[in-house]
Amino acid sequence: MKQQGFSFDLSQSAQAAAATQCPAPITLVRGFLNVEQQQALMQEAQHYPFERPQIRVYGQYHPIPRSQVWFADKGCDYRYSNLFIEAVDWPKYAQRCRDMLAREFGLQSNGVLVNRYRDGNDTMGWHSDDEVEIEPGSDIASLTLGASRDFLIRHKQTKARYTIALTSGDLLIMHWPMQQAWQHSLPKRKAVSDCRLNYTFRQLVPNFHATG
Ligand SMILES: O=C(O)CCC(=O)C(=O)O
Ligand SMILES: [Fe+2]
Repeated sequence: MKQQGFSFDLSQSAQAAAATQCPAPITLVRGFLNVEQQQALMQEAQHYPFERPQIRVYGQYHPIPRSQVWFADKGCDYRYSNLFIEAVDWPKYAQRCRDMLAREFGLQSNGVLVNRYRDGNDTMGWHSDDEVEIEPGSDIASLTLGASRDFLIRHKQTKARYTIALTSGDLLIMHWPMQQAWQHSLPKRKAVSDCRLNYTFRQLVPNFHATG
């Protein structure tokens, strides 16, 4: 059964992507989630087991400048920024978004990394989502809720740089092989006082980290 409000206009997506003038292989769908869907997810996220793990940078341990949780199918543990993240079972609305992405775009995912940025001081540095356990050929879908933030994309060689302001309900699909040639980041924005949530739906090779 098709859920109400869970559809969008593709021409709108094409326009939005054109508006960014970013040549990276992305699709931007403004307002992919309606207000009701955004609220349901936001409420659900109040009960997520967010963590702020320590990572080692130049020999020193620091807590990451945001908090995160990884929901995934069994066997889909993830190594991210040298952290080994064990899969937690999918909550209801995150699972619904996963189903929508599969239905609307044929975008398969078996895990979602949820990042929570308390305000404009929380960030994500330059990186590519090119971890070894990511299924070759797969796309990554990023859903934003809450505060608007600038999302930066830069080419690894040319350093050409583009900014996309992501607002609540927006969907950004990063198509294969974007991660090979491009990096992205979420810089500090001191003026932002509200919380932002971001969900990146990913397809991992199952049991990649299984031993024996
Ligand atoms: O918060 C964002 O928009 C980006 C998140 C991201 O790049 C990631 O989770 O790998
Ligand atoms: Fe990323």
